[in-house]
Amino acid sequence: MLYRLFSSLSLKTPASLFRCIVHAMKPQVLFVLGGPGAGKGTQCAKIVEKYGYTHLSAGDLLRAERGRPGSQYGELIESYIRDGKIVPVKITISLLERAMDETMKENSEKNKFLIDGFPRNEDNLQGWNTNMDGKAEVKFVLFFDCSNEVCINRCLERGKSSGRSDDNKESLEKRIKTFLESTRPIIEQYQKVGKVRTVDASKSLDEVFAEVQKIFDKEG
Ligand SMILES: Nc1ncnc2c1ncn2[C@@H]1O[C@H](COP(=O)(O)OP(=O)(O)OP(=O)(O)O)[C@@H](O)[C@H]1O
Ligand SMILES: O=c1ccn([C@@H]2O[C@H](COP(=O)(O)O)[C@@H](O)[C@H]2O)c(=O)[nH]1
Repeated sequence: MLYRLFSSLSLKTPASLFRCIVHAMKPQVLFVLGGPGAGKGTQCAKIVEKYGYTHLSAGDLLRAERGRPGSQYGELIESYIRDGKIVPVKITISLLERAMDETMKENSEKNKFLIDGFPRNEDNLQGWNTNMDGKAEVKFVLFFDCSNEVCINRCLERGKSSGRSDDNKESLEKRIKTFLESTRPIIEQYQKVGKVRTVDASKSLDEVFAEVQKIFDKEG
């Protein structure tokens, strides 16, 4: 009887249905990359609202871990953030994995994730591949492309009220350098396999979101 039901769903065997369900529930991930202040967080909030993704900012997760009483990594994270350096992946990946697990434990249908600000370098990418291979599917990289000058000005403006220890000129020079030297090559790797969707992030907030919507209406 069950077999007849599976057949009526045009699935050959219960095993193939099982595989289908597992695939549907496997986390579907979009990596969101771009320079500091390119507008990743701002646009992610709009994507969440319209397309029902869960937004996980690697930077926010690290800042929360930095502030967690008793965290053994608090001081290390703060020094890396202030210097615009990239925190060792074992810390970041454990925070991301836990956040994904918690989201899906709460509601197993919430399997679409925007992972914002990760992977930022080769160590991050290798850590992701080692830990998440087979556990999550990376659909594409959403790349917010913006000049260094615009990025810096936006962060300096944000720094007037953000309280972030890295929204200042000295940290920003280091963050831009890290982005150009370590993160751009990761974007280029994904570009080579046709997995990058680029948005001109220098435009106004609404214009950027209009470009984002074109991408998501087609393949989000
Ligand atoms: N299209 C835009 N035009 C003008 N200002 C913008 C635009 N998008 C975002 N901003 C502003 O620029 C600042 C940085 O935006 P946001 O925090 O989204 O960037 P981000 O890429 O997430 O930065 P970071 O990587 O440093 O966390 C914010 O103050 C935001 O309000
Ligand atoms: O995967 C990550 C993400 C972030 N960091 C560190 O945090 C800051 C701030 O990140 P934002 O994305 O701008 O919030 C970043 O400059 C890194 O120092 C990281 O190490 N790894």
